[in-house]
Amino acid sequence: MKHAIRVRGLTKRYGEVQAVAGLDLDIEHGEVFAVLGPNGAGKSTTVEILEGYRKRDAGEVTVLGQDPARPTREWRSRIGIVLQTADDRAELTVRETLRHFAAYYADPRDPDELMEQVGLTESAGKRIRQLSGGQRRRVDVALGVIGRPELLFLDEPTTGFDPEARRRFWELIEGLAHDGTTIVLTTHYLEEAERLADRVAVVARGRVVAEGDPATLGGRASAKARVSWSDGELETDNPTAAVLELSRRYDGEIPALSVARPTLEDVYLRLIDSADPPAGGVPETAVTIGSAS
Ligand SMILES: Nc1ncnc2c1ncn2[C@@H]1O[C@H](COP(=O)(O)OP(=O)(O)OP(=O)(O)O)[C@@H](O)[C@H]1O
Repeated sequence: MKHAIRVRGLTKRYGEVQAVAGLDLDIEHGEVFAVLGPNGAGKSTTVEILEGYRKRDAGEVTVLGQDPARPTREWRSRIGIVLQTADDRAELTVRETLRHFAAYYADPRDPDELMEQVGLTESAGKRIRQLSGGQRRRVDVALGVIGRPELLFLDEPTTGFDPEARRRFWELIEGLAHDGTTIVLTTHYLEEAERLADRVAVVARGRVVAEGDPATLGGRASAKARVSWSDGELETDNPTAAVLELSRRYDGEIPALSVARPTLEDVYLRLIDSADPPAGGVPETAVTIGSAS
């Protein structure tokens, strides 16, 4: 079994809306894979199909060697899911909730250690309904990983987190990845994708329009650098030479110097822009950027 997830030609329509329109994906075992894309691009629909919670119209899908349209109990126990919102345990405390869910698994994580890892120790005795939005999210994350899943789906996991909680969460995910967990993450935070993901796919209008290493996506690494200073700016393949030349010209410190290459956000916005339909609709063949195959 080569890939943890393999998708070919996936489609899903809701009435008039073609939510997924021929999507292909390969995700390897042990990889952290981020799915990026604007609102309504079809990310959640795709992930729900992979999780076995939504039926597809067409296409081939294999997740941990099985078709998620026919989920078995054993298959489900190998998968962890962190949904965008889950709130059916409001009267239990955090500790009770984690203990309750740990009991469903053969080899669960220790609930106390897990509370520590996600920063919930202080809230252990609080009822779920008394928690802030960010704290509830941590409970969701803890429940997603309590069964030591081989494959973990995280749908916008850090929405509502403060910066410190987000960093702690990233460390938790890095630890899981280090232990070999395959992780599929959807996020609107490009910084999060860049920090965590080995590979990203940009989804627009129900298809993958680009995929690859976040550091090189869309020709990012080979793009020209923009050198700017107080009196001007230029684009160059060789910023070091440009800075040396400027330094000579100014005889030392170059005023307000900055050297920048396109950020993941720059590349992402360009990809999304190119995938937007022109007024009056888009012909089926219009989306041809990147390596969608
Ligand atoms: N249950 C549903 N019934 C009808 N239309 C739906 C349903 N779920 C999603 N859609 C539509 O399908 C399209 C794709 O939605 P989806 O939720 O998969 O996008 P997304 O990329 O996850 O967006 P977001 O970033 O906002 O979560 C959207 O146009 C959405 O309105």
